[in-house]
Amino acid sequence: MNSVSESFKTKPITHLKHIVPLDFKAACNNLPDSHTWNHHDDAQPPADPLTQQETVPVIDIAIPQAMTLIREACEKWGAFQVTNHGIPIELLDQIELQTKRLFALPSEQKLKVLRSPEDFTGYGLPRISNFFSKLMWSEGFTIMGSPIDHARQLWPNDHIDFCNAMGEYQNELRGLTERLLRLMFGSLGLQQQNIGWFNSEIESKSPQAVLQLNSYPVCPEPNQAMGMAPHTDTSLLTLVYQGSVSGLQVFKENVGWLPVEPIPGAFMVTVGDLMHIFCNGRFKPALHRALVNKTSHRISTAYFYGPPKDVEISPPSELIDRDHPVLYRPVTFKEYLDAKGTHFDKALEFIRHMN
Ligand SMILES: O=C(O)CCC(=O)C(=O)O
Ligand SMILES: [Fe+2]
Repeated sequence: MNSVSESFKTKPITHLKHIVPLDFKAACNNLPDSHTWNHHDDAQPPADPLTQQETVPVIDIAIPQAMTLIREACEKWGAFQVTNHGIPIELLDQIELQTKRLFALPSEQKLKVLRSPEDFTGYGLPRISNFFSKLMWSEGFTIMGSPIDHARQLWPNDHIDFCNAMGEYQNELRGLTERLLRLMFGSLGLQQQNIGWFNSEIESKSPQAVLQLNSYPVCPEPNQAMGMAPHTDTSLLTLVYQGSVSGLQVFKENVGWLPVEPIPGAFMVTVGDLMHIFCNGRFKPALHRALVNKTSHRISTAYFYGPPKDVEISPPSELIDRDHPVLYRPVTFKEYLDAKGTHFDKALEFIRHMN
């Protein structure tokens, strides 16, 4: 078992009655109280559309300036959309189809692979549900490695296409994530051969990656619902594919929530907490959320890439000097997941050095 799953064994979702997603098909002409959010209480308001023209940068990864643009985007936004990345659109279409096929299954069928409080993979609520008193208008399916055991339960005679598509997708996503990481490290003047955990070929030192499929059913009252509540990702880097239905938003300091409009075939890249720790605060983690709508079922996939399980993440010497003292104490992925599981949006503060 790996550290991500171990960590969730020790920090299970506590309110058991909330581990089963709503049967969205059988529901709902009205939003149940359990899913009604008071948006007027939001600490962060949406950006004023009349005065704000800012958008998350869109970067063609194949142009010579990509490295500089990525650095700027990671410093200012902690996020950007990446295009021209080489992952075939046919594969993305196939992933969208297989994801819709999974969530279209009857509720009883999906519950056969329900993610129990001790588990990390399978069907269930967004993991962050634990930290909010209201429930989100979404359901998810989490994959680590091969999904074959769960896929067999979902489709006893017809799971091969799903498994093949998800396997190929994970390989492509890993390749793209590592290409982006090389550009990011290069943009900070880091020699990647000096980053031991990034180069290791040893199995026990391979990166920890999780593929999350998200489904946001059509919602009767989208203005009072929340698809995925505001959060930063725990990963080093996350790649989100959101198909063609909008809903993803990023929070920009002094501006507010800004939509990330879907671009065909593009991935949204977000800096996670562990990257922020590793680069000693140079890149910031992106606070993001997903809204729902009344007319279109939205699906997304999020690929979370983290360091090998037992590696302590701390900034390389190139990023430490008198003006940039070390901000956080060294942490392994598992230690940080534990901190996040307890302190959620205060986890970074919890590991911060008191300089
Ligand atoms: O659905 C989306 O666009 C975002 C999903 C997300 O942020 C997540 O799964 O962590
Ligand atoms: Fe996220």
